[in-house]
Amino acid sequence: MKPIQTLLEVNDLNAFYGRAQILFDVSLKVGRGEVVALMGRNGAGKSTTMKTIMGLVERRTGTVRFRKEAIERLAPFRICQRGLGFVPEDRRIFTDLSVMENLEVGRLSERLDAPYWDENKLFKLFPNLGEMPNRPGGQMSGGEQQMLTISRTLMGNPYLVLLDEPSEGVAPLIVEQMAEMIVELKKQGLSVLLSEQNIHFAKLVSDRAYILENGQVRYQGSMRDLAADEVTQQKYLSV
Ligand SMILES: Nc1ncnc2c1ncn2[C@@H]1O[C@H](COP(=O)(O)OP(=O)(O)OP(=O)(O)O)[C@@H](O)[C@H]1O
Repeated sequence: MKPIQTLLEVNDLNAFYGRAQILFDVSLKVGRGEVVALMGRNGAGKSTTMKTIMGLVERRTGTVRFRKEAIERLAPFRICQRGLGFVPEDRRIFTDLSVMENLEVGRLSERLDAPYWDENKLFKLFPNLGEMPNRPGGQMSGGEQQMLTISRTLMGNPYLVLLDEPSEGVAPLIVEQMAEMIVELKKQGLSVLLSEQNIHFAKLVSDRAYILENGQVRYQGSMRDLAADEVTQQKYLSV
């Protein structure tokens, strides 16, 4: 078997909000074509880890390498340009712009070895969006807005996407669609780091998992092992 090529490598990340240290020596890796779950209860530090990788948290130490390049000193928009996409928890779509216009905002040029996305391909992935290309973002349901945020990020043709709790606060039917969508993204060759508290969702889509507690990595292993390990789940996750 060919070894998996490392796409994202985070080493000893420490991050602070003001004087409060939130992350403590967080290290993780995502390989090409992998879906990796970043798990942990509310407040464990999942979103902070993603924001720190994206350069959105000001005070930080540690290293972040993406496609072998050190990116920890780059501005967030430069990190996006390198092909690292971020879908934040709070779904920042443009509410006055239509679905198509929102997608247009995210469009970047094609990359040689990353999956290519355009509106037609995205509407196959999210048929609901294809039915409402002219609808203003503000008039969509939470689940539809979530799909639009993900689609807009994919328009940048990333190698890897950081997905912050895609299943949170959306209807059960949409959660199922989200899982199918992630499996499809993986099939297309995209790599994903998924923040998730819910083991039932994470185990449907992920190859490996890290668990955070109080800003520290407490567990890492294959998703198959974690799914069978009820003691660890009880200890660190809300099950
Ligand atoms: N802007 C901020 N200023 C100060 N503290 C913050 C800020 N954002 C988050 N925190 C704190 O950092 C810690 C980690 O929060 P974070 O949002 O990363 O957790 P999480 O695992 O993503 O959980 P959630 O599912 O609630 O988003 C929490 O204690 C939280 O209160």
